[in-house]
Amino acid sequence: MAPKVPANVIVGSTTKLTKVKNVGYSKRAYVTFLAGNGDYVKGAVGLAKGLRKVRSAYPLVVAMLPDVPEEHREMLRKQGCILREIEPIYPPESQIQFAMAYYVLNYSKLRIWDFEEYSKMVYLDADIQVYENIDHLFDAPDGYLYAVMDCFCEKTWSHSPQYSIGYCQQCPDRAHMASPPPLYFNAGMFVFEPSRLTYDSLLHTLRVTPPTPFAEQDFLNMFFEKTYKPIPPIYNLVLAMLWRHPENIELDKVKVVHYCAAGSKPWRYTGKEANMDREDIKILVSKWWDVYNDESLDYKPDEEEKEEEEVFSRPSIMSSMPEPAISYIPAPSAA
Ligand SMILES: O=c1ccn([C@@H]2O[C@H](COP(=O)(O)OP(=O)(O)O[C@H]3O[C@H](CO)[C@H](O)[C@H](O)[C@H]3O)[C@@H](O)[C@H]2O)c(=O)[nH]1
Ligand SMILES: O[C@H]1[C@H](O)[C@@H](O)[C@H](O)[C@@H](O)[C@H]1O
Repeated sequence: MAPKVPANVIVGSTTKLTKVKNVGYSKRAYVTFLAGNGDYVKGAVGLAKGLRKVRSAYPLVVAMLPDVPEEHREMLRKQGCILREIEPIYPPESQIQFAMAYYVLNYSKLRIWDFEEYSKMVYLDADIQVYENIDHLFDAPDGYLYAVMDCFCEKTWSHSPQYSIGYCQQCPDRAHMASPPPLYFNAGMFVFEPSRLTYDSLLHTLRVTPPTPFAEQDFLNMFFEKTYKPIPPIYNLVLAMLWRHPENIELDKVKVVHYCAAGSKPWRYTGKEANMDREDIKILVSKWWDVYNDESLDYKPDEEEKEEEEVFSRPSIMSSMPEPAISYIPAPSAA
């Protein structure tokens, strides 16, 4: 049997008409992370446009390291993003070699817990695109960290005991594991509440925690083990799910795609890497480019302000609308 995602986690929620965007007192926002002068800025720009396309009511904050060049910052400002420079965070220096070098910079992501001007945020990696509105995730009950369960089947997991025996939490019956690891989420997308208290505790705990291969992803899984609530994979399609666990995925219901598989970043895609020559991947890559290249999705401050006024003048109509519900993928049987 495939694992069941509790259906009572975030059902039937209302998106509140909170005044947002450009007015400085939104309590909710999406947040992404950007480091360096490479091409991830394209991902962040694409994400800002994608959120606009699905008419998200909340702005996109970019938590960026000081090494993001001014030219890239300007591109993001032009897309209506709110820029927040953050200082890097490193795990204890003497032990850095235990994390995969490529992932070490992701520890800096922990700074977003310090964004206390927001009451709730949805974190999205820059290599994620949102194809359907997910604003209802902000209405999930407080006190938990919501995220999608990862898959352990790709080579990147070869360091782990579960990989060596072929165990994956996506199909726990496939291989027996005497004491399976706790549920483990992919840290490319999660819903959380910024809090100075949590932030201090994260930083303090990090100082006494030896780094492990998936860097901050492993660390966050350990830290939030008791408060983690899984949400369906439609909120973060880790691409490997398409060839590892197709029975757990209904592609037409997917709202958020995470281009994390090797060779799948749309802006670097060549189709040559393993599994990249698939039709579904090609479609998802071209879908990303459609959003990125769509000039009608570029930020236009005047229009957005007009739209906000309209929204705020219609609360009574909106409040009579039925509440949007999250549709859950019934956990399919692997049999
Ligand atoms: O040069 C870089 C590299 C990474 N990033 C940011 O860091 C994120 C994570 O990097 P990748 O997308 O390359 O990595 P994966 O998707 O393979 O990483 C997965 O594992 C990581 C472990 O550290 C993180 O948890 C990450 O969120 C999770 O999706 C990017 O999306 C982007 O937001 C940059 O800005 N610049
Ligand atoms: O959590 C990991 C991580 O996101 C890797 O970068 C990705 O390649 C794996 O598929 C995933 O399981």
